[in-house]
Amino acid sequence: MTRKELFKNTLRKSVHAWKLINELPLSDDESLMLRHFMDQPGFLDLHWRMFVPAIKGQGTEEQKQKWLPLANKMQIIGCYAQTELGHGSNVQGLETTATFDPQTDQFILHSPTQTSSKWWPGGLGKVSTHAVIYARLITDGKDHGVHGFIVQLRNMDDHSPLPGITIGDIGVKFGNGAYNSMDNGFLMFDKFCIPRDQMLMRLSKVTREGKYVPSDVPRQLMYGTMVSVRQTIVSNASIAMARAVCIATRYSAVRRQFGSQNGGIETQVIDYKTQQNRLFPLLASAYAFRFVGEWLKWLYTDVTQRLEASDFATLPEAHACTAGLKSMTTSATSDGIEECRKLCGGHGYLWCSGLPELFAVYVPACTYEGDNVVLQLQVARFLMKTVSQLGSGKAPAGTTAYMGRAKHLLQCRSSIRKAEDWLNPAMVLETFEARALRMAVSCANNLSKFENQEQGFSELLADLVEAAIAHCQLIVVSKFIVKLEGEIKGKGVKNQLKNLCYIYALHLIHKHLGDFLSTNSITSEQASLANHQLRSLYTQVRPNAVALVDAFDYTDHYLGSVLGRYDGNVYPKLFEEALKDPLNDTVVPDGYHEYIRPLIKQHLRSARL
Ligand SMILES: CCCCCCCC/C=C\CCCCCCCCC/C=C/C(=O)SCCNC(=O)CCNC(=O)[C@H](O)C(C)(C)COP(=O)(O)OP(=O)(O)OC[C@H]1O[C@@H](n2cnc3c(N)ncnc32)[C@H](O)[C@@H]1OP(=O)(O)O
Ligand SMILES: Cc1cc2nc3c(=O)[nH]c(=O)nc-3n(C[C@H](O)[C@H](O)[C@H](O)COP(=O)(O)OP(=O)(O)OC[C@H]3O[C@@H](n4cnc5c(N)ncnc54)[C@H](O)[C@@H]3O)c2cc1C
Repeated sequence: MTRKELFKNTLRKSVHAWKLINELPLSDDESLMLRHFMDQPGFLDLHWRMFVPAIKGQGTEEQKQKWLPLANKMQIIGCYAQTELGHGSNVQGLETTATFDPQTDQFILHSPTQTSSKWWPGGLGKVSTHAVIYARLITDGKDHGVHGFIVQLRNMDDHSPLPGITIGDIGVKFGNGAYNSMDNGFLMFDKFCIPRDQMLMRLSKVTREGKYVPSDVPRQLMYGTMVSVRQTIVSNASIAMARAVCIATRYSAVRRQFGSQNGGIETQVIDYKTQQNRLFPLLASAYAFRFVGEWLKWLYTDVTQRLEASDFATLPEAHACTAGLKSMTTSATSDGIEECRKLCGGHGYLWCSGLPELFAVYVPACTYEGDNVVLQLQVARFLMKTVSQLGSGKAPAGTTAYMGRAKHLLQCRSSIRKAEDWLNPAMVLETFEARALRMAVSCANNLSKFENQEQGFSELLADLVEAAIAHCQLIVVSKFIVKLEGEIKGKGVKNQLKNLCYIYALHLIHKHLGDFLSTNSITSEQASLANHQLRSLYTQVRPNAVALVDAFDYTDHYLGSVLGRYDGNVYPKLFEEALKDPLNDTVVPDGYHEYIRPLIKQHLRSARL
């Protein structure tokens, strides 16, 4: 499809989905499922995942009563317009202004520079009638920082932009299809007025007289919508990883290369240890991310209930966990999808393998809802704060509880003696805890050598990100182990999940061996025992690998991959797909008479001479 066709088709699908949700009707969970099967980014994502939650989280009761019924019936369509041309990560650096005018009781929204243009918001370019806009609030000449406002963008009769608003699509993005179904947009305000009651005032307020009343709760609650989406992105990472792994695993069982001495049957590529060493950790990651996603959902629900009761104690941890796990899982999944493409050899590069589009549509997850490095630095700040408070009497809790055992973890030596010890959950956990704590403490020690903490933080950014990743990996491993300790129906299933859990943990040890050795969390002998155990786990997973991806229960239609077909009938179907290509509509291609024939004839003529 052309961009225009793709966009229109996505509108068609979205509206059909909305109709089904209402007519059947579907529950929230079922609607989410429908979104997955629709399988295309579109304006509904931003309306339901960001616009509505922003009003719910930051609006007053009156604002919710006014706007939510309209939004819930989709009589208005909204998006989340925060990022600008000049600033995305640095939210405090946004330039759009919202100046209160006490004469008219309105805010005047203005884009003072080109870099202040809103740039990127999904659904903004062509669809949304409304947006939650983030702008600097100015009253009486004083800048109070960034706040949210509900703004109507387009005329409700003919969809034209309201006077004072310039709006459009930012253009084609990475890949063919992929995220191009979405109208990511730009927007400029030219002294555009909105009534005062359209500032989202649950946190801070502006009175009729123009007095600014600051929030009596943490101002970071304004970032709540991002926290909520980051949490869902972790579960989505598992879905995308599982999809790529399903394709690569099934195809690896079909594909044969080498291994036959005398014309006999060749080796299935899945039997090569190199293939297993690249594939099975990704299979394990798909499961690991699902379990940590379930746990994160619980954590998010818990913090939401606490916030409603004005208990803000766990907000920093919820922020660190959502930010860090969003970052870690999306980076691993993007890399994993690309690895799956390579695991499928040349055919993985074909569009009909399903992998190129999956990669193209997935990879911006490393950037949206917070650049992955910027988010790990938030985790690092949280860790540095936690380390600095050790010994102050305030015991670290939740995912940093292990830091409370700093004395032991800083000096303990791993008691792994034989390969099977690497299947001991306590020993594995302690290894990850020691590595994470030692990396964090080493950063904190290095930071303390700087007179200026911020300057030290800047200097140590790369080390801090590594310490943050180590902490996030510990969370994923520990939640996988907790899952195994819970009730799992069927001994066989439990055994398979156990194998995957230890593959996940041991492959991380192998991948980040430098960290584990340099922090003395393990010795090189213990590292080689881990490798030995890993190989043995691969052998145990091998007979069940296809069943473990069949368990994701993805239909062929959803997978959209010739290589990942359930029936394994890959080669005839590759031919079928090739023959569908428009280039094969004619035997002699368009352009033959114009370019190829004259070229060949010229050679023939010169040959005769
Ligand atoms: C064919 C295949 C198809 C596949 C289909 C897959 C199917 C998928 C199905 C469904 C998918 C649905 C997907 C969901 C929709 C996704 C749509 C994505 C659309 C994208 C939207 C966006 O990108 S919106 C814009 C997002 N922008 C950002 O994330 C900006 C990042 N920056 C920030 O968050 C902040 O600026 C930053 C945190 C970096 C710094 O903030 P700042 O105020 O400057 O703070 P700082 O001084 O550093 O810290 C102050 C203090 O506050 C703490 N803090 C910061 N943030 C938070 C927070 N959120 N909550 C709580 N506390 C916070 C911070 O830690 C500091 O604490 P202290 O150190 O002072 O204690
Ligand atoms: C597909 C897609 C959809 C989007 N949808 C929306 C939307 O609906 N609404 C919306 O408001 N926004 C949206 N965005 C914007 C998105 O949120 C931002 O692009 C994102 O937050 C990253 O910000 P940035 O582009 O400013 O990156 P930058 O911050 O400019 O990042 C550039 C580089 O600088 C590095 N960097 C930046 N700051 C630091 C630092 N402090 N320390 C170390 N390194 C740093 C980053 O790691 C990165 O490598 C979308 C983006 C994409 C790609």
